[in-house]
Amino acid sequence: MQQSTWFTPEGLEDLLPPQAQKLEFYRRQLIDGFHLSGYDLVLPPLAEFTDSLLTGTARHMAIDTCRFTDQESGRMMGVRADMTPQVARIVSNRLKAQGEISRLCYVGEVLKTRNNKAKGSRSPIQVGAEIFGHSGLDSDIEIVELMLESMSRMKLDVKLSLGHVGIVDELIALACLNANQSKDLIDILERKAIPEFNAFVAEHLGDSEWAQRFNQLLAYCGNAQDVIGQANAGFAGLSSAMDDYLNHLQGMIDHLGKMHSVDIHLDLADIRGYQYHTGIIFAAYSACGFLQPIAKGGRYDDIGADFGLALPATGFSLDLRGALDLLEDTDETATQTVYAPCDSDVDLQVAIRQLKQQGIKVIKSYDAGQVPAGSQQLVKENDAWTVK
Ligand SMILES: N[C@@H](Cc1c[nH]c[nH+]1)C(=O)O
Repeated sequence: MQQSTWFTPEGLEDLLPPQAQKLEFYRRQLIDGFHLSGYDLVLPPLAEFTDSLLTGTARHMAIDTCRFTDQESGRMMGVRADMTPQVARIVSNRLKAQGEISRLCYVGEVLKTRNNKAKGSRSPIQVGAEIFGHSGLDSDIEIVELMLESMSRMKLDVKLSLGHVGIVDELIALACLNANQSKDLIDILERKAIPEFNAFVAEHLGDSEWAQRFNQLLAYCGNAQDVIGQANAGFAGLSSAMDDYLNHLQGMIDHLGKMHSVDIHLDLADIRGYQYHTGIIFAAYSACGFLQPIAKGGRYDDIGADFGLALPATGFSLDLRGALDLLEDTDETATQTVYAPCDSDVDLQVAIRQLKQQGIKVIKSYDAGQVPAGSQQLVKENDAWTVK
């Protein structure tokens, strides 16, 4: 059947000029920034055996992963839906001992089975950075600051949102909810379905002190300095783990407040989209009120356990394709452009090479009539090629 227009599947679009060039510009900005902070670039493969791709904490990714049979081995393979677990696999092979630190960054396309616009692009171009081997506040601070620095490299004005997966888990444990109840509650919180949350609390916790604490959890949302004060007053002393989590958040908020002028929001019940994370979580939102976070990440300790080395880890990633419309256009006119005739003159080739070495764009014109009016051209005068 003849088709006059060839469509690509929903959520899988071409990136055309000048958007593709713009993406490439910001990709370099980000990777150069990571490089300057000591992060080594890794490029994991697009597809892997599902055994390793969906191992351990990454098993939550199964539903998002496109799968097919490997014609070489007969084994099931999957196209990555997130690069972070791949990088964790790499590092667990690379780091041979606890206590070593590894800083890695990555860029690549990922693919998701479904096109859920509310959750972002189906084929993100993921750029991210991770620190493995350190479990304290310092590495979380380093990653959050790297995320903020990346936002300024993208010339974006952002707000920061913080949370902590451990606080939700600890409340669930302290309230002695069983495995099924815990699963249901996490599912409700992941969807932030408030009426369901209220019904759940009423059904399982009645009017106990734990019902009150879960209601407080939902209310701990707003300006970070205010909310951490309220959370300390409400939750400190419940357990030593809870105190550690609150202190961790307090340390992050104090440090950022001192060093950065960014607006910080804290939402203790917000665990939406954090699947394998175990500790502090963070996201950068556009200051102009973009609904999806531009970048997000968090702590995900022990992700490498299934590969034989349980490491503490923290990191962030972003979808460059999804953020593209928010980014300032790159100034293509800033690159000087010169047109050159198609001529096998050796001196012309030398002149072209020299211009390119100076960062000047040289376009061959097959037909002098097609050179845009007023543009610069290489012309031969007195036996020498000069730009006119
Ligand atoms: N890859 C995670 C974010 C992340 C990176 N590192 C840790 N967390 C995501 O896409 O949600």
